Amino acid sequence: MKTPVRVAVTGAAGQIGYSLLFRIASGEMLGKDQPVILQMLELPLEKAQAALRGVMMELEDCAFPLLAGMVGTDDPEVAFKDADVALLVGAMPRGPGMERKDLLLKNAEIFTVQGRALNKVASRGVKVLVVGNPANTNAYIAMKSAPDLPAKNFTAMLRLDHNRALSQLAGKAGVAVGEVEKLVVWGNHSPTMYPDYRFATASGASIKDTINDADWNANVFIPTVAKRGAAIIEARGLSSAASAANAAICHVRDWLLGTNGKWVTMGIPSDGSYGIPEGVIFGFPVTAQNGEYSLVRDLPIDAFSQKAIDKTLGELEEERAGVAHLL
Ligand SMILES: NC(=O)C1=CN([C@@H]2O[C@H](COP(=O)(O)OP(=O)(O)OC[C@H]3O[C@@H](n4cnc5c(N)ncnc54)[C@H](O)[C@@H]3O)[C@@H](O)[C@H]2O)C=CC1
Ligand SMILES: O=C([O-])CC(=O)C(=O)O
Repeated sequence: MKTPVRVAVTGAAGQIGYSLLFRIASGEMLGKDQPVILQMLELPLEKAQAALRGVMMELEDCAFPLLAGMVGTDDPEVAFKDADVALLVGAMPRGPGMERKDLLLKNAEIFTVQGRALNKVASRGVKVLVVGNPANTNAYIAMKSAPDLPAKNFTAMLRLDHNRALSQLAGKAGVAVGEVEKLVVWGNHSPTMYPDYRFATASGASIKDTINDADWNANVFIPTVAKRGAAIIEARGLSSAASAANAAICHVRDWLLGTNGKWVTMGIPSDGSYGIPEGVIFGFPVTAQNGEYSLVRDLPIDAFSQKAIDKTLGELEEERAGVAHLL
C-alpha cells in the first residue's frame, strides 16, 4: 500500500467541491492505487460547516477503499497541514452580468490568508491549483504570500478553457476529441484569453489546415471559448461546476502523473518566456513528467497571436496593480 497523499480542498461544501471530492476519493486524480487523505476547509459559519459535515457523511457512505482519512475544518492551518496538493476552490463565484475580475477585491484576501497558511504548514513541495476566480491573479496573490514555497508550484486553472477549446475544435474539424493535440490557451482565465489552434493536430494532420477558416477562428472559436463561462451562467443561473471539477482533476492528474508528451494548458508563473514578465501567472502550453511541468518553448508567435497575447497580458498587469497594496 502506498503512503496516502494529503489533498487539501477549500470551499469543500460548494458546487465545485461537491463534484470534485468524490472523484478524488475514488482515485481519478492521483491513480487507482493511491490512497488519499482529504483535508477540507469551509468558512467558519454554521451553515457552511453543517454542509461540510453532510459532504463528509456522504464521502463516508461511499466507502471508498482509497480514502484513508478525512479532516473537516474552518482553520486554513489545519486544512493545509502537511498538504501535498492544495486545491484552492473556495471563493465567491460570479453571477449574471459580472466579469471574473469584478470578484478580485472580494476574493483577494482569501488568497493572502491561505498563501500564508500554506507557507507555514504545508509540505514544502505542495502543489497548488487555484480555481477560485479571478484564478490567475488569486494564484499570484497566494504565491507572493508564500515566499518559502517554490513559486513554480503555484498554478491557476486554465484547463477548463483548454477542454472547452478541445471540444469546439474537434466538433468543427469532425474528429474525435481524444485525437486533438497541441492546443493551447494563452493568458488570463477571462474573456481576453487566447485559444490558439495554430499548432493543433488530429492524428498528426493540422487542424487549422483542415478547417481553413480564419473568420471562424476569430469570430466563432475564440469568442465561444472565451465566453463559455458566461454562457453557462446564463443557461444554469450558476457557474460551471462539474466541468470545473473535471478540469481540476485533469490539471492535477497530468501535473503529478505526466502527460506522455502531450501538451496541456496550465496557468504558471512566467519565467520571462514569450515576453511575459517573470512571475505573472499566465496560461502556457506545458508537458509534464515525474511531477514537474515544462514549458513548451520557442513556438512562433505571429502578429494576430501577439496582439491577443498583449491584450490578455495587459489585463493581468492591471489586475496585478489592483492587488499590489495587499502584498
Ligand atoms: N478557474 C476556473 O476555470 C473556474 C473557477 N470557478 C470559480 O471557483 C470558485 C468556486 O465556485 P463554486 O464552487 O461554484 O462556488 P460556491 O459558492 O458554490 O462554493 C464556494 C464555497 O467556498 C466557500 N468559501 C468561501 N470563502 C472561503 C474561504 N475563505 N475558505 C474556505 N471556503 C470558502 C463557500 O462557503 C462555498 O461553500 C468561484 O470563485 C468560481 O468563480 C468556477 C468555475 C471555473
Ligand atoms: O465563468 C465563471 O464565472 C466561472 C468560470 O470561471 C468558468 O466557467 O469558466
